[in-house]
Amino acid sequence: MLSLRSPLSAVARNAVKASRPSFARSLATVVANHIPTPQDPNRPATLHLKSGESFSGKAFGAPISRFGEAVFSTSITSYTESMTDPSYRSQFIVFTTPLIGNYGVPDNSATTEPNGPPVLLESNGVQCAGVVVGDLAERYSHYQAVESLHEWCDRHGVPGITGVDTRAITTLLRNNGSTLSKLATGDGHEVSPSATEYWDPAVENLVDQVSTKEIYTLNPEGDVKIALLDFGAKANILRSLTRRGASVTVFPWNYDFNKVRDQFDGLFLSNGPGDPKHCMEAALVVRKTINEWDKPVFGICMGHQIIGLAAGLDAYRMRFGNRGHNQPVLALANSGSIKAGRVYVTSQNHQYALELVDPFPKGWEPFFLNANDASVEGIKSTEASGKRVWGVQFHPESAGGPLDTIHMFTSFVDECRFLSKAGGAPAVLQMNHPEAHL
Ligand SMILES: NC(=O)CC[C@H](N)C(=O)O
Repeated sequence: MLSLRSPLSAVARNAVKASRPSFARSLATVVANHIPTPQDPNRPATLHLKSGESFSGKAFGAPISRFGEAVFSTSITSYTESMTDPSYRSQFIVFTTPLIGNYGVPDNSATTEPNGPPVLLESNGVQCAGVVVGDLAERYSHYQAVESLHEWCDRHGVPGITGVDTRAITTLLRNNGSTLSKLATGDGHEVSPSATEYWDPAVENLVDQVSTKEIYTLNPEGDVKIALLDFGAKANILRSLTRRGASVTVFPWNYDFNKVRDQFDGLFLSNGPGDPKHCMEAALVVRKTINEWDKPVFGICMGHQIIGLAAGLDAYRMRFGNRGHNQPVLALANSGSIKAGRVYVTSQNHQYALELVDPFPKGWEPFFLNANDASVEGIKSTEASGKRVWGVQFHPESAGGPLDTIHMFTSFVDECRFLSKAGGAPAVLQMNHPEAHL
């Protein structure tokens, strides 16, 4: 640990003497950020899997025990965004990247977007049940960091375990599938729970826990009015709409949108946690909307699954799902900026997928397939249907991850805008605004 007598602090003191306060301030920040996180290195923890294996390591974050579902993510970066994504609710994220925490955690209220959601990350809290990392970085460094991963987890009541073999855990999760687990700290942490003690989050309607209870509008002056059904929306979905000039009114997941649809130019269905079949009520609302309304509808992840259920497709639980920022998807149809035959690299976080059936329901076609496992990555309404509905299983808005498909937001907002002004079908889809690439 750096002490006040360390050479770096001596430099900082000299800088103050030399009347260079701003230099001294930034140097002091660098010094502060390199002080190891105060944490008891001997606090043990154990991750128990319902399949029978236990992994012991060191605890960090909140000194509590929790049940949840262990899932693995291959993302190399953006642990802060993943952990605040409401779709990770009730899950233990096992990061396959060994070193996690090295750039700390920023101040979540330090957003610079006046018209966007009031958070820098993906929601206002840590949503996952806990984190499992190979090697927790006790020192961190980033110009926006204000605390360590350990401190952040502790503050939000989220336990973590480090010093475990995340390769071995991931191999088990790949072979056996996402597995019910207990992350245990404190007395008796090493005692495996009995099979009946494990809590299964799949039985709960997690969407109801994370969806907004109040209706609110972001960027009310926006020239195009988009309604969003909130299944647990990531903030970057809201940002990606408001940055393109849209006003976004956010409704609870089970709101009867058909009562108010005439006030809007488009409908967006967000991501969200858990089994989409808990949200059949929303699928029925969306089915009515699609049957009776010709304005654009766009859904991401859970939103895409809801569109699929509304279209008459079934959804199933995958073995280990897809979570990471390196998932390749093959486009099967042209639409807006998307070209059939191209592979796009995408950000994903899902456990469920729509069934691939042949033929697809009338009026619908597959839009994307996963190039690794051939699961359905997108569906769309056919040209002949006269509808404008798109659903994608991946996250075009990323945060984190690649921005290969971010233009889908531009296409959607432009389509809503075009229809709102012209009052009819567009001759050519408006897309590729050069300024709208983020
Ligand atoms: N990110 C999401 O919206 C995930 C959707 C759904 N909860 C799933 O796991 O498949």
